[in-house]
This record gives sequence, C-alpha cells and structure tokens, in this order.
Amino acid sequence: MGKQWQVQKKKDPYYKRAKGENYRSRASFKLLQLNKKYKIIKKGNNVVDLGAVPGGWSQVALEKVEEEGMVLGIDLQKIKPFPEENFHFIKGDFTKEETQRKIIDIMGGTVDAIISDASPSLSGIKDVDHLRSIDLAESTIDICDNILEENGNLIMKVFQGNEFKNLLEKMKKRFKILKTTKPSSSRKRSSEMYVIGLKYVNLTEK
Ligand SMILES: C[S@@+](CC[C@H](N)C(=O)[O-])C[C@H]1O[C@@H](n2cnc3c(N)ncnc32)[C@H](O)[C@@H]1O
Repeated sequence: MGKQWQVQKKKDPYYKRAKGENYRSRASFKLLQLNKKYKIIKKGNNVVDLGAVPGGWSQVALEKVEEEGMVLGIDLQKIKPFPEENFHFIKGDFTKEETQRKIIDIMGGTVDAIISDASPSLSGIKDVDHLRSIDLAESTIDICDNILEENGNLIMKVFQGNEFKNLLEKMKKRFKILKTTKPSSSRKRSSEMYVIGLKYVNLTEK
C-alpha cells in the first residue's frame, strides 16, 4: 500500500469510525446503511456472506440475526475467528461446485439472506475487472437458485460496465423488488454498485 493511500485512509471518516466502533472494516457501514433502508437481514435469519474477509459484514450480520440466527462466511482467505458460536466459515472459492456443496451442507436447508461484498483480484483494467466481478455475480445468482428461501433477500456488490444491464435483467426475473444503490460510505471514485434483490422467486421450482 502506498504512502498516499495510507494518508487518505487515515482521513477517511468511515475508516476512523470503524476503528472507534470496533468494526473489522469500513465496509460494515455500507451494510449498516443498506440494511437500515432495505431490511435485508432480520433477527433469527440464516445468512451466507460471500467474500467475508476481514469480517466487517459478518459482524453486522451477527448483530442483526442475534443468537437465534446463523452466519456462514466464505472467503479465499482465512478469517480471524469470531467468538460467536453461530458463526461458521469456509475457506474456499464460492464459484466452485465443491464450495457450494459445503455451503449447502453447513446451512442444511434454505437461507433467508445472501450477502456478497466479494471483489475479484483487481487488474486495474476497468473492463477486465468488471467482467471478473460479473463472474462472481453469476455464481452468486447460482447460489441463490440453490439455497435462497422463497421471499429471501440478496445484496451484492458489482463493478459497473457493459454487462451490468444483462445481469440486472437476470435478477429482475428472480426478485419481486430490485434496487441498485451506492451508499454514502462507498467511495465516489469506485465503480462499485450494490444490487439489492428483495423477495426472491425460485424459477427452478415446479
Ligand atoms: C472487499 S472484501 C470483503 C470485505 C468484507 N465484506 C468486510 O466487510 O470485511 C472482498 C473479499 O472477497 C473475497 N473473494 C473474492 N473472490 C472470491 C471467491 N471467488 N471466493 C471467495 N471469496 C472471494 C476476497 O478474498 C476478499 O476478501
């Protein structure tokens, strides 16, 4: 990380707040802001967090589901353990069938919400990074089709680009309510957008 980036990070109000409020990342505030508005995660819910490290979203999810719910994080990297017994973790690639099978095994049925803040490894080339992000989004939709409960909710980060519209079309078929938004805690210069799907409809059933 360069010196300029370090200086910018220290000036960032959400970075400071995350440190002060003991959140693992500034990203926690994105989920807090979006959850306040869209009620994606509720008390007692079972939640899958795709691309969970360092754990800022899982922390917020654990707060929202309380002891009655469960949170499963998945990431390519290891996560610093959480003390909560209702947190589980898989170290793996969620685009792979093997990992998706493990998710189904651990959750043991359908889930109420899927949250994904996953970012591909960045090349710095906008179109390449967009397409990598779309690949992650496509896998996320497959996971929804496998385990998301009828009327369940999804929130997913996507880097915008040419394929964004097609992705939204796919999602429109699956969710009764679809929103795209960029919370104020998302950096303005980033092309990231958050797609929120509420009230999932399983097209593969019957
Ligand atoms: C921006 S970070 C997530 C931050 C997290 N939401 C938080 O609040 O702390 C994106 C994460 O996505 C993970 N990731 C990217 N592609 C993945 C994949 N195919 N399978 C699992 N994790 C992936 C990365 O390893 C990285 O840790």
